This record gives sequence, C-alpha cells and structure tokens, in this order.
Amino acid sequence: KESRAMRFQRQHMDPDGDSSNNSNYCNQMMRRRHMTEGRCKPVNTFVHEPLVDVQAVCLQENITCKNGQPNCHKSSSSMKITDCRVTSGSRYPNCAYRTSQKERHIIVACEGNPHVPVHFDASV
Ligand SMILES: Nc1ncnc2c1ncn2[C@@H]1O[C@H](C(=O)NS(=O)(=O)C[C@H]2[C@@H](O)[C@H](n3ccc(=O)[nH]c3=O)O[C@@H]2CO)[C@@H](O)[C@H]1O
Repeated sequence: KESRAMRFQRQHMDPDGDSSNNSNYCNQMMRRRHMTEGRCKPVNTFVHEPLVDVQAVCLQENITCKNGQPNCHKSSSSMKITDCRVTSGSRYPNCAYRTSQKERHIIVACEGNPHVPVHFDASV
C-alpha cells in the first residue's frame, strides 16, 4: 500500500523537471504519475525543487489549511512549480491540461514521525 508521503512525492515532486518550454508537460506528467485513471484529476501542482527543500517546509510555523486543520506550513521562499489544470475540452480518458510554470510559495500539510508532506494545499 502506498504511504501518504510516497503518494505526495508521486503526485507533487519533480525536482529535475522543467515545464517552461513544454506545453505538453502536464499532459505527459499527469498520465505518467497516474492521476488520469478513473477520472482526470482537475488541478495538480508539481514542485521543481529538491525533496529535502520541500520536506523542510514542514519545519515552518503552523498555519491553517483550507480544510481547517492546523497542520499546514508555508515555504519561506518562493519555489519553482508547475500548475496543471484540466482544460474545458478535456474528455476522459484523453485528459488534456494547461501547463503553467510559476514561482510561488507553497503550502503543504505535514504529518507523521518524521513530519513529512502528505498533502498539497495551495500556492501563494
Ligand atoms: N490538513 C491536512 N492534513 C493531512 N491530510 C490532508 C489535509 N487536508 C487534506 N488532506 C488529505 O490530502 C489528500 C488529498 O488529496 N487532498 S486534496 O485536497 O484532494 C489535494 C489537492 C491537491 O492534490 C490538488 N491541488 C490543489 C491546489 C493546488 O494549488 N495544487 C494542487 O495540487 O488538488 C487537490 C484538491 O484540492 C486527502 O487524502 C486528504 O484527506
């Protein structure tokens, strides 16, 4: 069974990736990371930073998550990310995404011992 930490890495980590010149990045990566099975996951962010830097976000002070839980943390600096958003013309199983590369602070929820990211909450 996939742990929540590994699920986070599968869905949100791509340290060596770069979507700046690849409008097909999301179409490829959403499929490769298994987020187009059963349905097209509507929104997903990939983080292009080292895993240790994303894990270190869990050491930042606690803030409230979108769902009201108090176990979110915001990165102190902005990070290179790619937002994938399903297009209006997308028809399962041919999931079609818009690829947007950004520099944003990320907000993740952390749990466990050691405290590691288990959920991507938002970017700001
Ligand atoms: N505080 C918590 N603490 C611990 N766990 C928590 C907590 N909260 C939820 N989980 C759990 O996480 C799991 C999960 O998949 N939650 S999810 O909201 O659907 C994820 C969102 C995210 O993947 C994506 N998104 C969204 C925005 C964006 O910029 N970028 C971007 O990628 O869209 C998804 C839907 O919004 C679920 O098991 C839930 O129980």
